[in-house]
Amino acid sequence: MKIQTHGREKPENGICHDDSAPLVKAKTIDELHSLQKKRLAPTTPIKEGAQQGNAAFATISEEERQKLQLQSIRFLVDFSKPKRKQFLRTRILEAPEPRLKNPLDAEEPKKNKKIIVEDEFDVKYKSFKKFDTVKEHSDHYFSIPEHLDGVPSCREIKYAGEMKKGLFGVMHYLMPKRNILSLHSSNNMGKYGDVALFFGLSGTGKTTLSTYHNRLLIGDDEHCWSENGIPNIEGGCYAKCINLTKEKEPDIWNAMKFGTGKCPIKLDMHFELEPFIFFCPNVCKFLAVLENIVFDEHTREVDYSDNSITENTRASYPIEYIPNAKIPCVGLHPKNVILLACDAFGVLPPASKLTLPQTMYHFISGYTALVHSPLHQAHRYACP
Ligand SMILES: Nc1ncnc2c1ncn2[C@@H]1O[C@H](COP(=O)(O)OP(=O)(O)O)[C@@H](O)[C@H]1O
Ligand SMILES: C=C(OP(=O)(O)O)C(=O)O
Repeated sequence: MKIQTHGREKPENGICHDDSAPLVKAKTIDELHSLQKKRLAPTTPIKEGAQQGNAAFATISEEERQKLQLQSIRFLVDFSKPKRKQFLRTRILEAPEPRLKNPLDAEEPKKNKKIIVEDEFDVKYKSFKKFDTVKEHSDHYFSIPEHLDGVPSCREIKYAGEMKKGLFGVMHYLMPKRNILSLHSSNNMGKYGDVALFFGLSGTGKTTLSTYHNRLLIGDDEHCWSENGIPNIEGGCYAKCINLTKEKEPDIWNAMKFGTGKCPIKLDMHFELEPFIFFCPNVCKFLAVLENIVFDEHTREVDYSDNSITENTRASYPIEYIPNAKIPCVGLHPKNVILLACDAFGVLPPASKLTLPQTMYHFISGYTALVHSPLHQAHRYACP
């Protein structure tokens, strides 16, 4: 269904407004939430003790809510306390032991076991002795249960993004407790210090638009918004590189090139060629990393147009490789907040200036026609 826009006067600034929908009468996030609770209230009665989405949130205590929140964050905890694992617990999770009880199960976790809350559907106890790194944990556990995704589980396609998104999930748990908002957004800054914040789900253009050469890049994906402004929490970028060209996205292209070309070790195969997955073993310098790209094994030339492994090919590089990066990656409160959406159905106008309630509505909706994470995409594209 298309929104009828004809008959309306074109605004002077050329921006198309669609005011046909009734205004959402909410001025604060709390008011918006309470409206949503009303709208989303189930028509069937909730069984006593059942915890079903928003309706349950409306009535439960803070303690219960926190338990539910724990269920939606996949996390791991070590009870055996060797030093390295202790580090994982205190530095990454900061979860005190009483919270570590399985919220769905009265049984206490056994010693020498870690608890993983996989998601709201599935809780498991596992021994982790065979895994050594956070990356391995995340590879193993941050997977979509087969019955949820509807496709067979495929592990051929790996993404560093699985780890970064996993830890971002942990930030979504930790930061709100400190009155800090963690945001899936990109940010950049104009020459007068004006910060623009771009919200948007995967593929809507956060990385591309924030890496605009006339503005300073604060970060392309994960930020926190505190009382003091907006710090990036990554220090690097994770750009899509399907169909990447030097002409279309020169800064991203050069960042990858810079990463490989700068390596002080003589790497005949890499110099002056396309960027290639590489971690320099001698200087431990982190170079640009390409994931799931197709390249010629002899020349090592990358074919960015090849989507035979996945449409979601990726490049990670340190943010310093973008010449206009703002170091340290911190900005003041944003002057403009832009919600990006990829609308394949022609429902949304190309650009709209939103009122505050509309902004809140679209923030919560997070509409996009795209699938929303490398993990989801890995599964979809790897298993057609
Ligand atoms: N006008 C445009 N704005 C933003 N992205 C565009 C545009 N045209 C094409 N693209 C492509 O769409 C994709 C946007 O991806 P990206 O910026 O990585 O999104 P995100 O960071 O939100 O996941 C890139 O592959 C980019 O080349
Ligand atoms: C890695 C991700 O970030 P983005 O695709 O927005 O770059 C993601 O959302 O899964």
